[in-house]
Amino acid sequence: MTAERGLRVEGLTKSYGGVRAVDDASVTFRHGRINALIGPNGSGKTTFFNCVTGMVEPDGGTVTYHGRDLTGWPAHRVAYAGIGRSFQLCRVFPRLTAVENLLVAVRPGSVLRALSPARRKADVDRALGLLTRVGIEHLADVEARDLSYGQQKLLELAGVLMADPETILLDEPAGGVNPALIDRIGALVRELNAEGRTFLIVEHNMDVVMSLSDHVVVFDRGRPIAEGPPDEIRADPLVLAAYLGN
Ligand SMILES: Nc1ncnc2c1ncn2[C@@H]1O[C@H](COP(=O)(O)OP(=O)(O)OP(=O)(O)O)[C@@H](O)[C@H]1O
Repeated sequence: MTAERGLRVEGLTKSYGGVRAVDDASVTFRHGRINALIGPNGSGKTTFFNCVTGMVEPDGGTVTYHGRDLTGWPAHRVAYAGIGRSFQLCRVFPRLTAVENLLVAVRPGSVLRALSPARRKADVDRALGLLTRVGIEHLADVEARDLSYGQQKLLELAGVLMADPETILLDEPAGGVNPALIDRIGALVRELNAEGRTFLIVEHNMDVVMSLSDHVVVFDRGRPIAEGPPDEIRADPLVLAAYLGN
């Protein structure tokens, strides 16, 4: 792996009023691996994700992907560059069926076209294939609002996969999900990673982080304070101090 491969963030900064949500953060993620981003509440993880994926414009710093500068790009361009993401509070269209949600996901901003009778069979086949992959194909015609929260998270993940991203950012994939579905999501992440997709996962469930990730980056007060393999991170005094609020 060269320094140019994958996602690299240099000196990223984003303030809200007097709060430096992300403060001069520089991180290089392990391309091809499962990376975790952890840290206490309010340490800037979601803001960092939002800056990387074009949901929020950073005040300073750069975001590069395979050496290409994506800083300040709108979200759809970041997605076209091969970076997909899910949200902390799962985002699906509640009144669309599971399969319709995926058809919309493949054509952002084009709900009518995605739902028209002329929609391409290939998209439908792909959507059904992905629902099968995440294990909810039997719910294809059920409206998203009638799915459990964990099933909605699986649907959201299938939606991310519709765009075939090379790198996937997941914001709290295990949050609010029952243990059986956490296991399924973990297994899916491993499978997708084995197929060559890079993951960057924000997660508070330490069992999930420690069992799933190859590389852990720890945020505190808007910037990384430690990074390394899970076993090292677990024993790092700086990390323990951050979590204990020292
Ligand atoms: N839109 C916003 N407006 C004002 N302040 C914000 C906004 N978004 C985030 N912040 C503030 O920025 C800081 C970092 O928040 P952020 O949500 O990025 O942290 P986090 O590590 O993702 O937290 P959590 O683990 O609780 O999700 C917090 O102090 C938060 O209150």
